[in-house]
Amino acid sequence: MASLTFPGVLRQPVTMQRYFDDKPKYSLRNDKTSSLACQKPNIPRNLSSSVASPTRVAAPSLDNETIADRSQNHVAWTSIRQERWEDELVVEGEIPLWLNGTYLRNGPGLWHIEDYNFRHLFDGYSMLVKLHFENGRLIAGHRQLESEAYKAAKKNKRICFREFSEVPKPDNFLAYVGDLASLFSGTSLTDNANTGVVKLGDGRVVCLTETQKGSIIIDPNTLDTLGKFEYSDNLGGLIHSAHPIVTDAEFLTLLPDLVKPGYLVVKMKPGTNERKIIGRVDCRGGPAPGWVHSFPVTEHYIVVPEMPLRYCAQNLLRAEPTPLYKFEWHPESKAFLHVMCKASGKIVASVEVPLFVTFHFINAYEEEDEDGRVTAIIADCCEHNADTTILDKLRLHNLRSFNGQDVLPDARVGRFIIPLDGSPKGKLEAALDPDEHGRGMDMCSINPNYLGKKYRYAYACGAQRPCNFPNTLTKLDFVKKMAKNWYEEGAVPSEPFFVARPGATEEDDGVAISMISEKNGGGYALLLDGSTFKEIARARFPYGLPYGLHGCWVPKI
Ligand SMILES: CC(=O)/C=C/C=C(C)/C=C/C1=C(C)CCCC1(C)C
Ligand SMILES: CC(/C=C/C=O)=C\C=C\C=O
Ligand SMILES: [Fe+2]
Repeated sequence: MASLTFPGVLRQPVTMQRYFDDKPKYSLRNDKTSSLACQKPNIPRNLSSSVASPTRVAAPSLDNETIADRSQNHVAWTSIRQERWEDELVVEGEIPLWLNGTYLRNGPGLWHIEDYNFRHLFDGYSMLVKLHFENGRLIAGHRQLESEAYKAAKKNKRICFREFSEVPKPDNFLAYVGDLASLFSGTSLTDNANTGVVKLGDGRVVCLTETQKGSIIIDPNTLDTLGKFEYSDNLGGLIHSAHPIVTDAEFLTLLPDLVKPGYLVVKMKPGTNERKIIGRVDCRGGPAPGWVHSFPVTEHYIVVPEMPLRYCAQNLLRAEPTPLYKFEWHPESKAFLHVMCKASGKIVASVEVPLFVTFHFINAYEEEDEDGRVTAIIADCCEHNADTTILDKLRLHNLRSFNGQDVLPDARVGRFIIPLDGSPKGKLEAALDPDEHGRGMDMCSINPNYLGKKYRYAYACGAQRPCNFPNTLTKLDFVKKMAKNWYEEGAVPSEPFFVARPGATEEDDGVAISMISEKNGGGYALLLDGSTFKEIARARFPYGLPYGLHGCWVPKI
């Protein structure tokens, strides 16, 4: 591949060769001096011979797993080999000339330290991927996020902080922080911001996870870690929703209160680090608040979900993961949705709803009668049929041992209808027949111009069965109640992220960006037309990408 430069994009020509030659952070073979990589690289056969070396290796020996499992490892669940890389990609097809800016994607890219293997997808150390589009060309790169948790693990060759499922051995933590009491305090929580990345209204780009300390500012061009995003208020608490609602005007999020079960609803203005309280919701059931990975908003309201999958104080402190990790399923505590007025902080509705399990809300809007009065709130989510087993399916062992059996639990677009007339109960139904998307449903995006408004389309991952993980890209049409699906055998696609064409008047006028990890170890960036959902361009990476979670769009100004 030629050495290419984008004037104004990169400070100097950066070729793949140069990165490999100058910055070999970890050796490329089974080298004992390498702190992260431990196994012989598995080189995809179709890689160009000019590529100096692969940037990944198959994960090292896997806990509780057999050699047979290991031979089936998909690159999606295999740690990235090298800390950083960047180059221009050759594009097949055409990138629309209006698509100028950078798509950033965050996700867990490294699931082992030395010969210790993490157990859950969500444990991996954050790795950022960028796709920089400019005048039909594409520069790609990846970089490990330099969180405290990652740096400490690298230095000490072991986990030093509490991750989603992993807990450091007391002596690991003591060696690092040096105080037994803090192993059981917030100090021991990870800052491994591996879930998402958002662009604030003031231009700062922040990586996030569910711990508040895991809010880390990055440079969207170089992917450099710039430092912690410190909240300057005194709201306290340790955790928050991994998915704030971020617009140019504000940042809204939920802070679960584990002491007096409830949620603080807060907002932060661009240019500040200070969250201000909009209001508070007290839980109606259960010993603790429900997990709030995400929540939806309408133009005037914030919907606070109270899921019966609740945080569990004892599980937070356990040394070994439980089947539901830091959570507990409390069907007897029931499920509720609370609706808070954004302007006043008042609760305008609080309804019991059927039991549900969701990571991701898709969108919400206000339903009006003929006179323009708001009669109900509609809130859509990727709903796992009130079945918590999806959390276990995301264990790396399960992801890595696909043997052709159809083991992905069914999911659907769950549509909540929340009446605003004081009725005590809300409804939950499927927004379309789940067979339209193969009964797999997660990792969704919408046209951001329709956030909180009546909308017609969503983009997500669905399923072509048999599978053990969502393996299609799907465009959902809530008016026709139909889906258009993209599928390639053996592909593991990441969340299709919708970018609207500037000046567009149609909701689906734009592109959906995804990154595909392939069965043969390769990977590519994929652009689908937002309307026809047909491929318009793809650009192959010289290495296979680990699976990634959520992204954001940083437009070129
Ligand atoms: C990647 C993803 O979607 C979720 C990540 C969740 C994390 C890292 C959760 C971490 C937590 C702890 C380390 C202790 C406190 C509870 C909880 C927020 C689950
Ligand atoms: C990848 C995922 C669920 C897939 C289920 O079918 C959930 C990710 C959650 C974190 O962002
Ligand atoms: Fe998420």
